[in-house]
Amino acid sequence: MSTNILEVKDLKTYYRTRLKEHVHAVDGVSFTLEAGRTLGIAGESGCGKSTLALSLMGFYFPPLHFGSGSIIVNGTDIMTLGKEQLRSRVSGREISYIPQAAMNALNPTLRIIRFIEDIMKEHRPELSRKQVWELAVERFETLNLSARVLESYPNELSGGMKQRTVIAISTILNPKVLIADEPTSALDVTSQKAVIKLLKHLLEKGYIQSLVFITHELPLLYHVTDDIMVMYAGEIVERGTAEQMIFDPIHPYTKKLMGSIIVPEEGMRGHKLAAIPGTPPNLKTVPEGCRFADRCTYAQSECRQGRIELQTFQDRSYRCIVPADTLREWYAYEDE
Ligand SMILES: Nc1ncnc2c1ncn2[C@@H]1O[C@H](COP(=O)(O)OP(=O)(O)OP(=O)(O)O)[C@@H](O)[C@H]1O
Repeated sequence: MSTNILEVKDLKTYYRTRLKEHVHAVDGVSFTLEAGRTLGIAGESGCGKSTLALSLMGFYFPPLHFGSGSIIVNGTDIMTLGKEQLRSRVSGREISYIPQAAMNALNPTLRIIRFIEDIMKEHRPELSRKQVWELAVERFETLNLSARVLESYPNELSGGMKQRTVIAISTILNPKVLIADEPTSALDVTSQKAVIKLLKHLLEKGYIQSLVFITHELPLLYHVTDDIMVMYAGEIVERGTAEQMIFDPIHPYTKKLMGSIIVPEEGMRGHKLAAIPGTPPNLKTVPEGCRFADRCTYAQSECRQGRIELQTFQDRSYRCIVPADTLREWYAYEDE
């Protein structure tokens, strides 16, 4: 039987600007993630992916605020916990996060082992220094890092080693969910794939139980994650298996994202390469109706009326008023 390790229900979070305006960065997001699964989240810059990650971690520090909804991690709604409980019981243990550019954020004055010791002092105080060292050596070796790295300072490590070090530190407590937010430069597809491979290795070893990988390159997720969710203007606009999303996108935005690949992947050459004209809407005042309508080649007047709900068709979910089969016909005609 499948178990949901993460369940997010109608989550709304926003930034409050100095002018007291609200930026609705995560606006009614719902999804589940089962143990053992990997989920990719894709979308252009500014669609709310990083804010979703921060929100799932319970990192509500101004200007980011929780609005409503629930985030259930391994059976516990983290929004019912106090700050202290969240820090001691959830952060790092249940759910862990590798932010963008994490490798540049390592304190340069500390040897790597100190980062591990600090985490263990807080979460596993029963372990002796020797036990912490042994555990760290074992974990680092799993990630092809020698024990020598533990004695090094961050600036003594190469980019790739720093990357693996950050992964090792973020997963040292065997979190149930690991969220990795574009840990390498988007243009460097090869190293992004290498990172995902390492993360999947940790999943196979049982050090983490599920993985959420955030990227703005949808096609990068080909053969990489089990499922893919596409975000646009604070909302999920489509979800399906990686195979479905890449080879049979339904939502016009997903379709366009597939056509906007920067570096063609093996097996996907021949796709048209083009940026999507226009920009995502300003999330201070979200447009009525479909948020993608202004950039959608197929938009009709009904698209701009009322909220467009996420609908489920067979095993797919997508947020568009046009039936999936009609969209597929249009795409087939266009691709000819
Ligand atoms: N500190 C902030 N204050 C106000 N608005 C913010 C803040 N941080 C992000 N935003 C806004 O929230 C929205 C979502 O941004 P977010 O960074 O989550 O998107 P993203 O999809 O992760 O983009 P990227 O891939 O560039 O990180 C955007 O409109 C952005 O301008």
